[in-house]
Amino acid sequence: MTYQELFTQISAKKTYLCVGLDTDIRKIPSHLLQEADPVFEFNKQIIDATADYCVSYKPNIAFYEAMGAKGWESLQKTLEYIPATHFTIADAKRGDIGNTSGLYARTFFDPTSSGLDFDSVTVAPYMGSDSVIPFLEYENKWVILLALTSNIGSSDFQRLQVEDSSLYEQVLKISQQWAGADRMMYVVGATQAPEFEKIRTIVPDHFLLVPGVGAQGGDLEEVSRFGMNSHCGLLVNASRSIIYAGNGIDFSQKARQEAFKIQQEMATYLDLYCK
Ligand SMILES: O=C(O)c1cc(=O)[nH]c(=O)n1[C@@H]1O[C@H](COP(=O)(O)O)[C@@H](O)[C@H]1O
Repeated sequence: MTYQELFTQISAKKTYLCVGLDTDIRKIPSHLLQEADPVFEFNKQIIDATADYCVSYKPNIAFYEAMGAKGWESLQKTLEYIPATHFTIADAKRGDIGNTSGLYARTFFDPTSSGLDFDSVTVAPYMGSDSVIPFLEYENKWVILLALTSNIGSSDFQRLQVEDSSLYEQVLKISQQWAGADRMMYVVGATQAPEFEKIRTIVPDHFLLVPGVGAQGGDLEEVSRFGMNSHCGLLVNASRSIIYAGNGIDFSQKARQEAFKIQQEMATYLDLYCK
């Protein structure tokens, strides 16, 4: 999916919500456990219930890897079920020496090899340019580079001062030599709202993947006010607060209500701040 196609979806549906498919077999409603593939059945019903109100889905790969071969099968079926109109993110936080990154890229971007055909993958910048560039060798695929994450430990390294700015700012500046806003996004946690204005001076055009609203307490209004650009430029992720909004037979209805609530809020912010 291209930058423009993503913005077109956002404008048409008035939402920049990304639903996180962080599906933990130990947390899904018990009536699904009798299904042949409970994780896929759960995801399928969540996707059916929320697709109208979001533009993206982000399965976090840990939740599937934890189940071994069965988990990969559920992941592949889930990815195939997501409508082509929705931007897909493999939240894998990969990155290694170039040769090995090439294999990670093949995993998520080459369906003839792995069966998976994601639009994008999250990548850690710590190992530098040759660990990231192999992901960019796949046409029309995106790298979503970790910049300033939502967790408490983000200040351990990401905020360390390097010359005249913090390490995460250096990541934003240097990585722009590897790809532009048409192929690269950055992760900035919703819990980091005071930093968004500064971040926008460094990367005015890029999309930011913003996790941390809902269960982690980030503020959607603040993120939108300081983070939005003229092409929206935001994909805001919520996982647990949507997919586990209910835990009974009606869990997907509850997820739909939660996604709808966020979409309504987002429609207001698009009118106010997408300028
Ligand atoms: O890359 C991510 O998506 C990510 C980066 C970050 O800084 N913080 C963060 O929470 N995430 C992911 O975003 C999702 C957040 O889930 P919830 O807190 O349940 O909404 C999880 O899959 C996290 O692994």
